[in-house]
Amino acid sequence: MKSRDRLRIAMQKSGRLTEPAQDLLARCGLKFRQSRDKLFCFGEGEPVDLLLVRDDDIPGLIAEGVCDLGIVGRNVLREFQLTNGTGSELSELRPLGFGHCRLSIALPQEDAYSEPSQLHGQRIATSYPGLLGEWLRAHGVDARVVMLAGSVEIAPRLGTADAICDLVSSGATLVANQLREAAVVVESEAVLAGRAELPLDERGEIAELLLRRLDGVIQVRDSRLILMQAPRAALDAITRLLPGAPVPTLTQVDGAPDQVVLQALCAGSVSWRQLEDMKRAGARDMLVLPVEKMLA
Ligand SMILES: Nc1ncnc2c1ncn2[C@@H]1O[C@H](COP(=O)(O)OP(=O)(O)OP(=O)(O)O)[C@@H](O)[C@H]1O
Ligand SMILES: O=P(O)(O)OC[C@H]1O[C@H](OP(=O)(O)OP(=O)(O)O)[C@H](O)[C@@H]1O
Ligand SMILES: [Mg+2]
Repeated sequence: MKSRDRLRIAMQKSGRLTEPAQDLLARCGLKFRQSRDKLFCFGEGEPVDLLLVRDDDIPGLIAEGVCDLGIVGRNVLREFQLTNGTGSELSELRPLGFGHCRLSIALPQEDAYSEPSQLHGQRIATSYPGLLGEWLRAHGVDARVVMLAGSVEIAPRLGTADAICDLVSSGATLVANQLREAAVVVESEAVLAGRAELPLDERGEIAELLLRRLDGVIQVRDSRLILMQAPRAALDAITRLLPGAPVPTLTQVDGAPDQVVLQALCAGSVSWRQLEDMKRAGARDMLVLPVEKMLA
């Protein structure tokens, strides 16, 4: 394979992960020129290019060295790792916090479910034979895996399977097909996939830079700055209520020695209920602000 000096990232061309993945890369400061075929986007500024493909192809493209990194569902990455010889060379570098769903086993609504052994001898339809096979082995279940590329939910009604193993998010598709969720096989979200070892050349350095920016972007996205005034006596109680247990910074209030201004960087969002609890503990003039950039 010809060596490259530019990093190449694969992402889904058109689907659930496309927009959030584009947004994440833009937040990392990457800009791309759209080419006419829209399958290859040349990166402006940083030496990072984008390849737009079917999500199923992303792990294989990384394993073959066509791309260095990819944004793909954990379900797709792990299935590849289990079913391809080259899969062990790949790893999940970062969870990305979007595209949340789960791969679950579901049964017809009228079938009660209590334990995995119930699935002995059953035919289970899925597009994820690797992940389902692993779960069945781990639970000592001897079932028949029926491979289907799509429309898995219809298999029990057609009589081609007794149960299914497919992606679930809201559960609406299961309900529409008179199925009930029985067991979760994998909790999934979009991840950054790459080779376990980053390339040792310039591409490795660019990848490291990108990972650092990505960590910053994820931390900022999941952080809120909270500001409030509080009596010193209430500080312990209020600090315990701050999401993510941050260490707050305190500022003395002129002319009011028993009062402080508290500032803290909270992990995750701050709910109305948490604010009301803090108010009851003595806080006032509370402000919750999004964070735009952060550099330690
Ligand atoms: N209902 C859902 N809610 C949230 N995330 C989901 C849902 N279904 C799938 N996902 C996640 O989004 C990924 C992409 O889903 P999508 O339906 O866009 O893929 P696809 O139809 O296989 O697209 P492609 O044309 O690229 O093969 C899945 O692999 C999974 O990780
Ligand atoms: O639990 P829910 O919120 O109903 O989501 C689950 C459904 O979403 C996905 O299909 P999608 O809508 O992407 O259709 P496709 O697989 O035909 O592309 C998945 O394959 C399930 O069928
Ligand atoms: Mg696909």
